[in-house]
Amino acid sequence: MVDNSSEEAKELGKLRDDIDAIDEKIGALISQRAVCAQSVAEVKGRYSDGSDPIFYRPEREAQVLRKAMARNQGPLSDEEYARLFREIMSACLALENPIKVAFLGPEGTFTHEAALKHFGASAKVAPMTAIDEVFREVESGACQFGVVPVENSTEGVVTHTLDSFMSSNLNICGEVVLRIHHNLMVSDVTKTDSITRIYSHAQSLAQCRKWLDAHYPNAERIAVPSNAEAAKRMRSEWNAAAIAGEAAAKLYGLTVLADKIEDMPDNSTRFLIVGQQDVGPSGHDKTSVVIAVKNEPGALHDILEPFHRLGVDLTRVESRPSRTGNWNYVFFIDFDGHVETPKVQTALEEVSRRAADVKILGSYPKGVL
Ligand SMILES: O=C(O)C(=O)C[C@]1(C(=O)O)C=C[C@@H](O)C=C1
Repeated sequence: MVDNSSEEAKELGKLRDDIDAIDEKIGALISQRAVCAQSVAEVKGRYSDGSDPIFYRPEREAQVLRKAMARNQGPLSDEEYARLFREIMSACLALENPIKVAFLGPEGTFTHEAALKHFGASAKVAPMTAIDEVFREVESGACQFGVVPVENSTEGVVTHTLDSFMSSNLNICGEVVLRIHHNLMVSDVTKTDSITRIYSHAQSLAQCRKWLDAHYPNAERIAVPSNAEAAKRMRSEWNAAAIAGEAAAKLYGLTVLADKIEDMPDNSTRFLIVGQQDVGPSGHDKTSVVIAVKNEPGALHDILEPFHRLGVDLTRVESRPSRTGNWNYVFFIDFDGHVETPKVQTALEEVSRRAADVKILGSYPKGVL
């Protein structure tokens, strides 16, 4: 056999020298960018007129990420490429002013993953035990932003989140969509040929029903409050497994026995970012409103008509029982466009004349990553 190891070492050595030289340039540019972000913070502070400067700018972040994707030449995918800029911005924002983000916990849930995907690893994230706790934490100012799930492509709307908006004055400041991949995971004490119990959140068990029927028809399926809780709980049981996301496997030191076991390959969940801040237009925005209709025939049609006539694209209409008793239902409506644009303003003025009540939940950039 020919010994190629010295040839390999030579070639690798040359390529690694190239990488070192490139890293040096990237490093210098990152430092230069960070200094620029510090100057941005100084300018924001100088012009804030005594009020707290607004450091986090979701509309600008969306533009930076979109520009990064547009200029990507490969071989990295647009998403991978933009994710690197996501982290650079996250670190720059932390230098300006570290932000604290509440999310529906515990750690290792998909909401945790969504929070990190949206804010990057430099944000301080705090797990909460319930959706209303996330809202309260942001309302009180203990955290500047919150992340909550709002709809899943397989299981539908998260009613708890929509209902929380009825009693809250928080705005929607952003959205993030996460592809949900489920994994069957075990610990180092699990006897993998003797799995008789599988823990997960009820929604995840439902999203993997066909796979479980095919592979573990006789295992007991046990619903627990979250996937992360499932991962934590099965660790000491030799005959148990859990279904959860990759983050939970990493966090609890588990081994993935089977990945991507969800029945629908494009299974995804949309999360909302809630906060006290109004967000300016980014160029590709969405607006969410909640509309109480009058309790009379044709009321919903009357509400939707101006959107249609003015060419405002509705992306979601969801009805929820009203809590006030003055009318039967409220409608959560999402549409394309920012509330500061004339077309959206005209549509909302017309709708306001026809509705019992209109509450604007926020305009925000469409999810980029
Ligand atoms: O442009 C700004 O306002 C900045 O603060 C800079 C920056 C960035 O790093 O690009 C950082 C944080 C903001 O959320 C948006 C962008």
